[in-house]
Amino acid sequence: MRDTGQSFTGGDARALAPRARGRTLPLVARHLGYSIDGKVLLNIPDLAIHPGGPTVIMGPNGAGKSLLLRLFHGLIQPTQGEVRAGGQPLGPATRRRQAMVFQRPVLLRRSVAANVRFGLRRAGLPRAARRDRLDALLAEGDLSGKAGQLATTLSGGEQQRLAVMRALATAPDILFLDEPTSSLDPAATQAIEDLLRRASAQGTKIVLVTHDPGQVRRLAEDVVFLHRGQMAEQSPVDRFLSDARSAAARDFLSGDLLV
Ligand SMILES: Nc1ncnc2c1ncn2[C@@H]1O[C@H](COP(=O)(O)OP(=O)(O)OP(=O)(O)O)[C@@H](O)[C@H]1O
Repeated sequence: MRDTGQSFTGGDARALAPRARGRTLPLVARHLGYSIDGKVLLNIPDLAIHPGGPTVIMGPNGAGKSLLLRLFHGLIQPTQGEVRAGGQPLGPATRRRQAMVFQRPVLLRRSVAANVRFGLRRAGLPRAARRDRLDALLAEGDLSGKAGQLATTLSGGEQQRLAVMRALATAPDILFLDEPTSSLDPAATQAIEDLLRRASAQGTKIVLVTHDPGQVRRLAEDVVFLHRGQMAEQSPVDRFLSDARSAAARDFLSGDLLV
């Protein structure tokens, strides 16, 4: 599935208080299924995403990675089972604590600063605090010098940095990213990975879809491997890379064509 939008849901100012962070974890899928016209596209009996370092979701094309992210973020509803966030059913309150960045960012046709300001407003930050936070986010995204530039005239790498900063403006518990660097060069990829590492260190749970084993090595704490709509395994990254349990993951990592 190819996505072109960006979703990010803000909370109120109280929801940004540090003690409130992380309440929507773990994210748990129980008997989670998604079917269309009787065809089962995703079937995940049991999966938990815990607080901690980045979780990477891998698997061949069509494995169900985007569907899983969309179900986790409540963009589509399961046809079977449920997602629970911090023990609660996924709903408006828990979704407000999540943000999502897609492969190709769609930004407001307004300035770079206006895009981040939009995120800050959605987060419910008081006006006085917004200015400082805006400056900090622009600096962190290395976009201070482009604050007044029309966002849609940024390079692809700059647009994706802006999309990430706009999502992080809401201080989400969880940031989902669906192949955020697949059309970026190594330098732009590194810039995004640096932002994600920092966000992770500051307490945002990163859940990222990638096809790139190098990105798994650089970023992941644990890996969920999907194949044909099923979860083949969930493993700590070291074990996944050196001794994957599933034949599907081993074939994928060894470069064999998985069909
Ligand atoms: N709305 C839909 N109608 C019919 N089939 C769908 C729909 N959405 C997804 N699918 C199918 O579900 C399967 C999983 O799709 P999904 O986009 O989650 O795969 P993916 O693992 O993200 O793949 P890729 O790496 O190519 O992006 C695919 O076979 C896709 O064609």
